[in-house]
Amino acid sequence: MQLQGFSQRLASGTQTEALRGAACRAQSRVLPSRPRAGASVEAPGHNIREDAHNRADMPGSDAFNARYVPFKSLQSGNGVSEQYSLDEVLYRAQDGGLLDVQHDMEALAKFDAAHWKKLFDSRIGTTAWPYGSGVWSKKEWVLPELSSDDIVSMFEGNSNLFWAERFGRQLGMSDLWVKQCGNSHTGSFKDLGMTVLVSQVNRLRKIKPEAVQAVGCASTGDTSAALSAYCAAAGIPSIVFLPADKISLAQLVQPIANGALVLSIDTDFDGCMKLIQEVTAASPIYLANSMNSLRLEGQKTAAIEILQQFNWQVPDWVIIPGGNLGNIYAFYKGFKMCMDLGLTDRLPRLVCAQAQNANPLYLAYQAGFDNFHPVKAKTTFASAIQIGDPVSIDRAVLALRETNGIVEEASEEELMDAAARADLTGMFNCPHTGVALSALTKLRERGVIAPSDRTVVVSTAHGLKFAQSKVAYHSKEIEGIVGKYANPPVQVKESVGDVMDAIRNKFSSM
Ligand SMILES: Cc1ncc(COP(=O)(O)O)c(C=O)c1O
Ligand SMILES: N[C@@H](CCOP(=O)(O)O)C(=O)O
Repeated sequence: MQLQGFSQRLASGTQTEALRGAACRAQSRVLPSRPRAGASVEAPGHNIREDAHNRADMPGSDAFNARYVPFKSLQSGNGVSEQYSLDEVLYRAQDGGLLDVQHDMEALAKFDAAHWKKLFDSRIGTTAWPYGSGVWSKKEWVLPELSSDDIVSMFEGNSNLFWAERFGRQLGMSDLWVKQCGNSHTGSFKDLGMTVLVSQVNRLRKIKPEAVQAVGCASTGDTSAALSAYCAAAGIPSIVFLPADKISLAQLVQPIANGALVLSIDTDFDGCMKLIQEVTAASPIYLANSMNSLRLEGQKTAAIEILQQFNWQVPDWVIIPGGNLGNIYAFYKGFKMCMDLGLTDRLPRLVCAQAQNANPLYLAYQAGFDNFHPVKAKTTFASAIQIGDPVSIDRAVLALRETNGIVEEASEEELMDAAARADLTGMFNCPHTGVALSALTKLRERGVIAPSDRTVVVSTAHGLKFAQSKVAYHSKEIEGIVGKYANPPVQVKESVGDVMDAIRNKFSSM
């Protein structure tokens, strides 16, 4: 079992760790002591939280508010039938449907677009608590009523959006961009949602200590990493349900290191998701998956950030890999909010990219979204999206309908090739980004995306989390995959002649 293999590895590393421990202890004698996690950072004459209060640059938090409403009421446009305070512990509406966080748009609209742009721009690069975070720099649009003192943040967000000039040229494109959401604290976009959810939990534990004693999630590896890190930062117990042997080693070690209770369960992600819903319904364990609409409030800021990075110009296309399908809706929500508040004048077209081995949304799209049928997801290198029964299916369909969106799929060979091909232009893509890059390639080849269309590919995780599959690809060890872009290392003897031969073989002109 993966976990057993892992503990053996941990055991064999013990001696080295002991030596490192001694070195750290020696170092700690000379370094100044650090503040406790969760405590305010106090140096003589400086308190970052007080500082934040003093620098408050908006009307009091009571000027804006948000609440839970049934997601269905947004779809139907018939008005809101139920509403709940965000201080309630609940994840579904009375009829069992999903919830959504609805903001008081009238209150927000009292400030014009120029005001919001200026405010958000003024917070870029600041260390003022909590606005140095890309999520909390949009606090009024995220959780306006939460006290800054309750926020648990590692200044996530503000991720790089770069011009993929060389890869774009290879596809005949002049305006291709990659949003690096995986360049984040725990190596995926999940940090954006988790800072919001864990911050609200931090508040709930103060006002309702009995109701929230721990936080739990089902995960394919990234949600669990983010949950355990943010909980550890706040001193909140976390529990993660992982499908046994279905996540990468790098992902597995994250919640272990952050002190979560890690349950390796003999099922797939969909099985874990069912279990966590039952467990959280019957215990004071708070649900941290994106079924909980608080998560999406953080994730939507990546869309707002893209617009801000383009000086509020709307791209033509945004391509997002999809699994449990919360993120595609979060992006839609961010883009829609900017349009509704007059910061932009249109929505981009969204593309959801799925692995062919876990493609329920693609199949539903092919059938005109008339019927949705869950599938049994098969093994895929894009293991974080190996999901057959996505919780946010209705949210994804709305996002795609409203943006004239498209769903595309990628086979195992296509996704690994697309990631490797783009890596050769300087990226280091995870397989999920490979799915999105493959979708891009296909849409470009079919002429759906035009040469000059401004297109953003959302990279959702750091490639280093998936080193195992990338090594296998470059070693040409994957059955059924040729490895068109493989670049295996060359074994050479310790001899100048052999080294020079290897160089000449590669660069024949030298
Ligand atoms: C790396 C990565 N990419 C994409 C996704 C898909 O996001 P969503 O589940 O919100 O569709 C996930 C998680 O599911 C993920 O971990
Ligand atoms: N890829 C996810 C799957 C769960 O998604 P969530 O956004 O609903 O928590 C993971 O990393 O666990």
